[in-house]
Amino acid sequence: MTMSAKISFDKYCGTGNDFIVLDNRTGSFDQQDQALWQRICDRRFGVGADGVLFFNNSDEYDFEMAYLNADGGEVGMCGNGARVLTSFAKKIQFDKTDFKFKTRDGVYSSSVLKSGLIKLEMTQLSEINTIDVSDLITSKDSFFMDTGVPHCVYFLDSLDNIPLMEWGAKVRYDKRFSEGANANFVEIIDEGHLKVRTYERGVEGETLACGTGATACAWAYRELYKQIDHIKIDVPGGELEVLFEDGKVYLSGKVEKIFSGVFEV
Ligand SMILES: N[C@H](CCC[C@H](N)C(=O)O)C(=O)O
Repeated sequence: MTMSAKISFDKYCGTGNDFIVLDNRTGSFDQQDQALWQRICDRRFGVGADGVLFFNNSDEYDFEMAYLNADGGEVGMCGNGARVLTSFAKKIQFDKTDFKFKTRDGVYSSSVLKSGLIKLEMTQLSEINTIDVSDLITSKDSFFMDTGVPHCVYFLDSLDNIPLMEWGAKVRYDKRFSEGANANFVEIIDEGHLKVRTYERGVEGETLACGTGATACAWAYRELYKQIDHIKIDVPGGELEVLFEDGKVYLSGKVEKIFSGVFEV
């Protein structure tokens, strides 16, 4: 744990997925201090968040993003987090609407739309249905893909009353995933309109939205049901949209700054 310190942060929300955002352009924060970041994410003893986003300098791109889950562990990508950092970048010194940034998982592009929504090009899509995950949860259909982080997708008739924590943990900790995986449960509301609930690795519980998860669900829907290019996704935190255009995949949705604060450790 870092010696006593005052940490200035911004609290943001990407469609209900909430984050601590740190301007780390001076490189003053120790991203490896897992105990510290776990503490700040604690919803009782800390500020409370699903994860921590570091806005780092980059020589080649507009910025570099590092992401830690609420457990303080670093993972390669966070779709809603990348949308949040895009909004943050626009607010601090960038009179731009289009950004290019580096993550541990690869280079991404994002835009601030006239509507105020933030649109992210999902560039690191892989492992498309390479693992059979159907044995873990009884469902109509199942799918696996890596959208920057690993996601299992299960199509169900209804998301009401499902034992999400039990099912989510069963998937998340299954031994076929050496570093775990996220679990997404999907109800088809209508053609091109899904309802999704997600159990997130590293949060170890349901989040109100999961950007990479929503993208995996939209991809699975197009593969298994209907090749629709514009997919609306209702999540507990609001609405996300996944667009398939000219061979690219885009995730868009709302981003809000909630407050700025100082965390004293
Ligand atoms: N918990 C995820 C990372 C964050 C994903 C999610 N918050 C998103 O918006 O993509 C994992 O450990 O794979």
